[in-house]
Amino acid sequence: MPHAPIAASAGAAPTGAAAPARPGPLRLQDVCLTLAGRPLVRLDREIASGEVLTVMGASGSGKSSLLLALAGFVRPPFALAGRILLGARDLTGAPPQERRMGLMFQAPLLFPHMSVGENLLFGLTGGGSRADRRRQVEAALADAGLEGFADRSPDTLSGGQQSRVALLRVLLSQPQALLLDEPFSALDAGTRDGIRRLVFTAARSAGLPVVLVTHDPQDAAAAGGPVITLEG
Ligand SMILES: Nc1ncnc2c1ncn2[C@@H]1O[C@H](COP(=O)(O)OP(=O)(O)OP(=O)(O)O)[C@@H](O)[C@H]1O
Repeated sequence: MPHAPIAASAGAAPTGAAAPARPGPLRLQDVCLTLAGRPLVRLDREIASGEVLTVMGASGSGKSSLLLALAGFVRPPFALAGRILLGARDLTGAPPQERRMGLMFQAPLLFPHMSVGENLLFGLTGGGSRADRRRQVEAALADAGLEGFADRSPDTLSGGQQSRVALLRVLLSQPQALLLDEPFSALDAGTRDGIRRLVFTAARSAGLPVVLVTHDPQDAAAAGGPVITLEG
């Protein structure tokens, strides 16, 4: 099987599967997230394919709640009004599993009882034989500088290595958009630069619209896209 570089993994089809359509823009039309009936976040904008919208703002201003709402997790006392469109699909009211949005958090959240390879196989969508899927996982690991890590337990990896595995798992699930909640903040400065590059290059290459929540102005600068600040 051809080697699918990490930067293209999100758009790469697994062996035997039809190539997925490239994602369209993420359009947030008159979105209003309320908390106990009071407006918390208002947003009306379009995030183009490959563009990163950086969301900043004080603690408690609603950044994480906004991401969760976009991913389809809205529970009382929160409510969401407005429309969410991703490419040609209207996701308003769709359950999380139908949205095809890849989520990354500060903690990599790998399954501790599975090997690195099994974590990635879990994320891998599409068909193919077990051997093909295994080869795809190994190719993705090699692209991320983690050749030979498939049989390792996640708790034997450094924080940066775990983040790279978490990113691979998200990309192998062929998301149509990325929602990133402070994904770099637990990393040391050197590792952070590398993972940032990996994430933004992968998103650009696959044409994914990205919403990035961060407190770090350097993340916003590296993302290179528009920045909004929530008032809370
Ligand atoms: N389950 C909940 N029930 C009630 N209020 C909540 C709940 N979860 C969060 N909140 C409140 O919603 C508001 C927004 O919280 P959120 O976590 O989205 O802020 P944030 O901007 O991401 O903060 P931080 O930068 O500290 O992570 C806060 O006032 C918080 O206390």
